Amino acid sequence: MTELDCDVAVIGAGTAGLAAERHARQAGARTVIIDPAWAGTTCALVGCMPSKLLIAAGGAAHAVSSAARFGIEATPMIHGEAVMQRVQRLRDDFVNSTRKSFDDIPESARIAATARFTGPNTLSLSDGRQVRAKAIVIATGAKTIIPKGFDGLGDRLLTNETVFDLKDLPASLAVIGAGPQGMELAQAFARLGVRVEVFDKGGSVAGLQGDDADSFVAMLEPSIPVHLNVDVSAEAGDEVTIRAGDHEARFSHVLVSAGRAPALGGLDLTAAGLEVDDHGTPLFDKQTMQCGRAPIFIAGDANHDRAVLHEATSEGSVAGANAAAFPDVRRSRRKVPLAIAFTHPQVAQIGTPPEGDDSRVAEASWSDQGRARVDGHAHGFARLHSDGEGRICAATLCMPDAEHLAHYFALAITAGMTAGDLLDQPIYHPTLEEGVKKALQGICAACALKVPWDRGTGFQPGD
Ligand SMILES: Cc1cc2nc3c(=O)[nH]c(=O)nc-3n(C[C@H](O)[C@H](O)[C@H](O)COP(=O)(O)OP(=O)(O)OC[C@H]3O[C@@H](n4cnc5c(N)ncnc54)[C@H](O)[C@@H]3O)c2cc1C
Ligand SMILES: NC(=O)c1ccc[n+]([C@@H]2O[C@H](COP(=O)([O-])OP(=O)(O)OC[C@H]3O[C@@H](n4cnc5c(N)ncnc54)[C@H](O)[C@@H]3O)[C@@H](O)[C@H]2O)c1
Repeated sequence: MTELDCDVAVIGAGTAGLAAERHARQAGARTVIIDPAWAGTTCALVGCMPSKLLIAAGGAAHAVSSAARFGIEATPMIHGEAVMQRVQRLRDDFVNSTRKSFDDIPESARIAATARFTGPNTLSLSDGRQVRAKAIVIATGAKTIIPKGFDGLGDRLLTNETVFDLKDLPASLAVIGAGPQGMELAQAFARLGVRVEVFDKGGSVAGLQGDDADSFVAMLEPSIPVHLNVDVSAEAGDEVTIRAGDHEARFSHVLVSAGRAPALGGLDLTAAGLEVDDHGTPLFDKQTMQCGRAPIFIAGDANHDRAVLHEATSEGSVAGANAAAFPDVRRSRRKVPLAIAFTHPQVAQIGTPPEGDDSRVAEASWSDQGRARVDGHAHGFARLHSDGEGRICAATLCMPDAEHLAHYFALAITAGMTAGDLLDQPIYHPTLEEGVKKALQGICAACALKVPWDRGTGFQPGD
């Protein structure tokens, strides 16, 4: 039985695992990184990038079909096969770039196998070898959840792992799950002329709840019916019949976007001696990525904390550096939480609202905002949360191009800026950013915080 001896073993060569291995190696550790597929990261292959490519195609079609409001009559001719070919061609380019990063890893450190714990410092590989490591990083990502009743739909069932490989657009699509994935893809396909309906057993849409969710749905094209709080069932036939309460409709395909669960099955966490939560995910320290006091670290979607790409990279870096330094682990300062759904309007959530009486809230709307009207998408809202001194703590944005303001607020929160500090910064005219001034002034008023004396307090026409 061959035994490999190393300082740090990383399980999973996705975004988090590659960052962990790189950071451990740069810290001088002898590393191995284990993955059965070496196919490319989830982001490039079946996640962020192909979904954004499809959204870009949907956006192009929508720009044509909605041009009449500018006095331009046009009907898009959508060639489904060409749309999917572009998605696949650029997706493959992105995958090839991630695969090039594999070449930076010494060949002897790259292992094609699955790994299973046999102890806190030992792994058994599917190729029969054993690994002994001073520390181990779990970076196995997450797996798409297929709810009961949807697993027997054969090739009519689509997930993020299959939908981007379609040769042509589906004739019609039921989307199960109204989270960011479901809403991004539902809108992209609808804009490309596919008949789409969305079904969710809960009431949240693209991460928004209650009235915010209702407002968001009202801003979507009426061609995307969203059925919330419904029990959904599917029956396969020539097509798939979807039943949700009294509603029944038939679709050529069903896209399941019902969440992703950490891919921890088969790792034998019991053998590693790890304490786990009710879902079987190891308990870990969010600043060190260490699981309890074990020589084991967990990063990326595998820990089910912040399942977005930039966090997989950061967590992987911390886990790798700390694994190399174990037992001298260092605490990292977590970034401000930031999540963006690339729907139209975009939805962004930044920071954490303060709890208790200290919290102040103010809102702004883009329904009558100058630049939003110019561009023909006058809708959207922002809600800002501050502490009692007007320091911005959190923001919810549901507006055109929210991704830009989302980064502005992430920076403001990190820097501890108040609404007054932000009003002291230049905001160009006419931009969508001007729309947020109302909420900043609202926070100033709610905190008795003075707007700087030498800055305007009114609004220009079109602000
Ligand atoms: C459709 C979709 C769209 C998304 N869009 C965005 C977006 O726009 N922006 C954003 O920030 N995030 C987005 N995300 C989330 C983002 O893709 C993930 O957060 C990120 O890719 C997670 O990286 P990871 O390294 O944790 O996992 P992965 O990249 O999945 O890597 C895990 C690796 O572990 C390997 N592995 C699993 N089990 C074992 C085992 N037992 N032994 C060895 N290896 C194993 C797998 O083969 C895989 O290579 C999206 C996700 C999806 C699904
Ligand atoms: N822009 C982005 O950053 C982006 C985009 C897509 C996906 N992602 C990531 O990918 C992962 C998966 O996204 P997601 O939207 O699938 O996950 P999610 O967990 O956010 O949403 C899943 C939705 O499916 C619903 N659901 C679950 N079971 C159901 C059932 N049986 N019937 C009907 N509805 C059901 C849930 O109520 C929930 O609203 C997440 O981690 C997310 O962060 C991120």
